[in-house]
Amino acid sequence: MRSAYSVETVRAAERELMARLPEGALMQRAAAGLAAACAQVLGRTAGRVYGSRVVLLVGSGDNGGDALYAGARLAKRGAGVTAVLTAPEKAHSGGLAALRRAGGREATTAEALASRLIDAADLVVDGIVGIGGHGGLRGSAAPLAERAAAAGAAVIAVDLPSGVEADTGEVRGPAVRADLTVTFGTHKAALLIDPAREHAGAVRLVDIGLDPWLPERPELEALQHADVARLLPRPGAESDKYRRGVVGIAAGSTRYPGAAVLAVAGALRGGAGAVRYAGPAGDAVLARYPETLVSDGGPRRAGRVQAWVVGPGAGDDADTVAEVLDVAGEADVPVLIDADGLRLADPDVVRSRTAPTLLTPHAGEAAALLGVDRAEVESARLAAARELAERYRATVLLKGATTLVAAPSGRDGTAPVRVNPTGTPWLATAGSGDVLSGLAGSLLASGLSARDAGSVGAYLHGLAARRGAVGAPLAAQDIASAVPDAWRDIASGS
Ligand SMILES: NC(=O)C1=CN([C@@H]2O[C@H](COP(=O)(O)OP(=O)(O)OC[C@H]3O[C@@H](n4cnc5c(N)ncnc54)[C@H](OP(=O)(O)O)[C@@H]3O)[C@@H](O)[C@H]2O)[C@@H](O)CC1
Ligand SMILES: [K+]
Repeated sequence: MRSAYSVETVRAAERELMARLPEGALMQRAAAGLAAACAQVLGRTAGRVYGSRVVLLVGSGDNGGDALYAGARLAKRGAGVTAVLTAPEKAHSGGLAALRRAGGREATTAEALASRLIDAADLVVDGIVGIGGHGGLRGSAAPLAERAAAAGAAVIAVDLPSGVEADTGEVRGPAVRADLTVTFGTHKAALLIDPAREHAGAVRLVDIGLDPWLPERPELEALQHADVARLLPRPGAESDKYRRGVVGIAAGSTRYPGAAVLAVAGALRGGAGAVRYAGPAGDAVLARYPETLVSDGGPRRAGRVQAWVVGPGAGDDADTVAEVLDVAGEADVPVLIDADGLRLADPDVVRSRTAPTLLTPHAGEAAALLGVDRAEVESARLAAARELAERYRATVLLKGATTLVAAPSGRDGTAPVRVNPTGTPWLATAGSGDVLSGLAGSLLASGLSARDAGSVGAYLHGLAARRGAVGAPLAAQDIASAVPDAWRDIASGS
């Protein structure tokens, strides 16, 4: 599991830890980890540390201090290190002294922008601002970041790419774009959630001994293979198809029969023992998947299921959405609502449900439910997912470059929001969401909670797209077909 904590929590843990360590020890741990990462990158870009050219962009806080101490370590190994100070009078004094002792140089922002210093660097280290930053880069920091991006040197961000919002992943103005971010103690939300995540590049976590002081429950978590392997449903020796769970799919319409086929395709690979289909696309479903139990009589007459999926390709069929909510309410079974279903479902009925509900909007659908612009959801995904979960008292899977799964608050607070790490741009293909709804619905039917079904479904779906796409576009059906491969990878730990 990869966890992210809020700035407030990180600062509290740092205070506890610092109180038990000699002055400056924590920053030295951070700087040592940072310098090691820099040396590794220089090994690749310049061949070696000795004789390489390193530029430090140094702000007015401790983030700049980390960069200065790391720069001093590199200078001791023979790198030519120049610190560009955005606010010379406020630069970290101990770090600056260490750099000077090691033979490093200094430049003002104006000097750096007027010369070829940054263009000629092998490595730029972004120590402008870390967890103390708010808003896009201000003053001379913005043109420095731009220059670094244009220079083509490798860029390593210290703790966070400067200019992003640590706790939300928003980017509200100019921000550094890094190839690698070396972060300390724990991940922060900005390193996991777009658009900030995209600015971070690869992320390396340096252990500074913070773990014992961090609370058990993080703000965010990203499942890894081993976590998903533990959650995957596994049939026991006693299982028959009914005990493994039956998922009901109420999807597709005469206009959009394909959505039904794709949702069924996902559901058949999601672990449920059987898939029932209730809707007008039964013939199309049977032609492709004869193993489906097709019913002509609508959701009410489809037979028992352990979870329903409703909405993909529903068009304007509000009656079916209402019927599924009714039937699922009577049987007290989970419901996954996707696509058109999100618009057609009665919010009051959703809110008053007692069994789990999983809503799976993309940014546009989430925006419509919240009554805001799509851009607002895309720029502040965490807030949007949390807000929807509270408004609907439902678990929300917000699809996108970083898919989020947020559960509503419960008696013991709010569970960490899950961030899916397996997403890939190949997932942006027609019908891909229909496959996900079937897949996650199937996981719900096999007994996973809405939060687990959503996050395991998104993980498998992303991995399947990566597996299926190897360098070429893929269709939604290919994603469904690659799910068993993804499942095997996870289960076998490969
Ligand atoms: N604490 C610890 O134990 C450890 C901490 N560590 C390190 O310390 C970092 C936190 O240091 P920090 O608290 O000094 O804040 P930091 O991120 O340097 O920024 C504050 C300065 O930035 C400025 N500024 C703000 N916004 C800005 C903007 N948009 N554009 C431009 N400038 C902006 C702001 O200026 P002001 O608003 O005051 O004018 C203020 O002067 C942390 O990320 C990690 O790297 C590690 O060594 C491990 C041990
Ligand atoms: K930084």
